[in-house]
Amino acid sequence: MALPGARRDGVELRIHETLEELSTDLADYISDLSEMTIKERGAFCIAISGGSLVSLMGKLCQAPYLKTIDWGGWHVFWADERAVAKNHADSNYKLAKDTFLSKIPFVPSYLHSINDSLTAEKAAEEYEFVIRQLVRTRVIGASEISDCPKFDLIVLGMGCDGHVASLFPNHSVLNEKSDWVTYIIDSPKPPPERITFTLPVINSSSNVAVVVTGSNKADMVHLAIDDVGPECPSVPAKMIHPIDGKLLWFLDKSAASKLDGATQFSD
Ligand SMILES: O=C1O[C@H](COP(=O)(O)O)[C@@H](O)[C@H](O)[C@H]1O
Repeated sequence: MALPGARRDGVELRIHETLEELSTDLADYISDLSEMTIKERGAFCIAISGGSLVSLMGKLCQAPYLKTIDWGGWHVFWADERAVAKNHADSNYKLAKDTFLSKIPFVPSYLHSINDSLTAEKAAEEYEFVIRQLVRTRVIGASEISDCPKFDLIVLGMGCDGHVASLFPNHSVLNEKSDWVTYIIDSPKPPPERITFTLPVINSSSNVAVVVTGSNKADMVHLAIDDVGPECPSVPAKMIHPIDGKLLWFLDKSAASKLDGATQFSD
C-alpha cells in the first residue's frame, strides 16, 4: 500500500499498489462499517453500482468476511441500474449476483433490486416508493439536512468520462433536485435506458466510497479530486460531496498517477 490515509479537503484517499490490496482494504472498510452501523441502529443499508467495482467487492464472499459479517442486518440497494432484464449481461444486479451476492446468506427480501418488468420511468418511481417506505419504517435513515434518505454507505465506480451511478457529464439528470430516483433514456454509454439515484441522495449518504482503478481513468481522477480551477469540464464524480458524511476514494496506483503530487504516492 503506497499511501493509505492521505487527506485532501475532507476527502480520504486510499491508494494501493495492487488490486488485491485495494480489494482487501475495501472489504475491511465495508466490514468495519457494517459492524459499527448494525450495533448502532440494527441495520446496514448499502447501495452499490455496476462496472469494474463489482469484482473488487468480490472478497466479501470469501473468508473471513463471509463468516464474520452480520449479513442478516444488510439491506442491499442499487445506486444505478440499466433498464434491461435481470438475466441480461448488462444488468448491474446480475453482475453483482453472479460475482458475489449469490454466495452470501442475505435475507432474500432485503435485496432491493430494481423491477425489470417496467419502463425505466415506472421502475424509477416504484424504486423510490420502496425507498420511501423503508425510510418511513426507519430501516433506512433520514437526513436531518436534506429531504433525502441517508444510506449508510453508497459504493460508486467512475467511468472514463467521470460519470458516477448513471449521472453523466453535461446531462440534465445532474440538475434533478426533487426526485430521489430518476431515469434517463439517452445514456451516452449503452444501454441507453437507466435508473439512477440523484445527486442529492448520494450526497446525503453517511458514507460514500468511490472505487476507481486503471491508468485510463487517471486524467479523470485528477479532474475529479484536484483543484483544477474554474475551467474544469463537467465531471459528475467531482459533484460528490456528502453534506453530512464521509467521502473516501479507493484508487490503485495507476488511477492515482496523475493526481497533484502523485510522485509522493510512489515508492
Ligand atoms: O455504466 C456504468 O459505469 C460505471 C463505471 O463502470 P466501469 O466499468 O468503468 O467501472 C458504473 O459505476 C455504473 O454503475 C454503471 O452503470
